Amino acid sequence: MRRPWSDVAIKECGEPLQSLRGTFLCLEPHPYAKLGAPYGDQGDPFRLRASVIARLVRAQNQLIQHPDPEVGPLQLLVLDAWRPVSVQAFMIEHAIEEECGRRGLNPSKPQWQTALDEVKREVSRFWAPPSEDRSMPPPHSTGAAIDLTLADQRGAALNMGGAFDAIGSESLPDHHASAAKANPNSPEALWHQRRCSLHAAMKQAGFVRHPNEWWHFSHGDQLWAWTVAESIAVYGRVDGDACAAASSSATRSSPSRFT
Ligand SMILES: C[C@@H](N)C(=O)N[C@H](C)C(=O)O
Ligand SMILES: [Zn+2]
Repeated sequence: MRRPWSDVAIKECGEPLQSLRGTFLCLEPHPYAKLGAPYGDQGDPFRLRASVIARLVRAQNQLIQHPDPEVGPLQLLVLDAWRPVSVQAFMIEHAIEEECGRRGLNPSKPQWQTALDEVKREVSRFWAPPSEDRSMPPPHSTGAAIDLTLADQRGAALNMGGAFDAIGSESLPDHHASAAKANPNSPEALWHQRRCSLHAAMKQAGFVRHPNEWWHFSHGDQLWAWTVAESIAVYGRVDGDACAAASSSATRSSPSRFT
């Protein structure tokens, strides 16, 4: 499905990818690498464009000033960042399989075709097409998009009222808004407040949120340009650097799954 932002022009600024490790808490093991997603020798997913990282630092600093009512001081927990197109394609197939399993469908049976089409449509609301066309790259392949959540000071992920990557209405950012309004002391109110805190911290740092996902933010890509009415995006698809990945692995003391 073509997105309204796919027509935004891209003028690549050439900024390099840099590591998030050491500055931000990153989910380990990486959720897609754990599934066997094909990163090959393209390098670590926990990387973003340099200026996008600088903005993320601003978001983290803002969060520190707004403790959670239940768990106190907060930090960002990065779930995924740069993602090659090969992994985008793999994860869409995985999401379709999982969703078929959840609905009790056997996708290989012809009588399930309509139900399978419905699953594919639903998955495509949450996963961008794995397009090889450089004029409409999947957002994470630009190094300008990030999936993240809130964690407490010990690094434990907070309950946000919906699992990361869930295919369903609980992923919509305002899913709990009406329940929160009806009962300000409910769990839904806390989950809604947490989603709002994450959004507020990211927004003041210059990020926009995906319309269907409470955890997905970006700066400088096509979705960002379309949302803030900029005429061009500054980040296009960037491929992992096999040479950089190989040379950095030579200086690491322990082996990495991404090299
Ligand atoms: C589903 C999620 N992890 C994600 O990254 N979605 C966005 C929209 C994408 O596929 O780029
Ligand atoms: Zn995302």
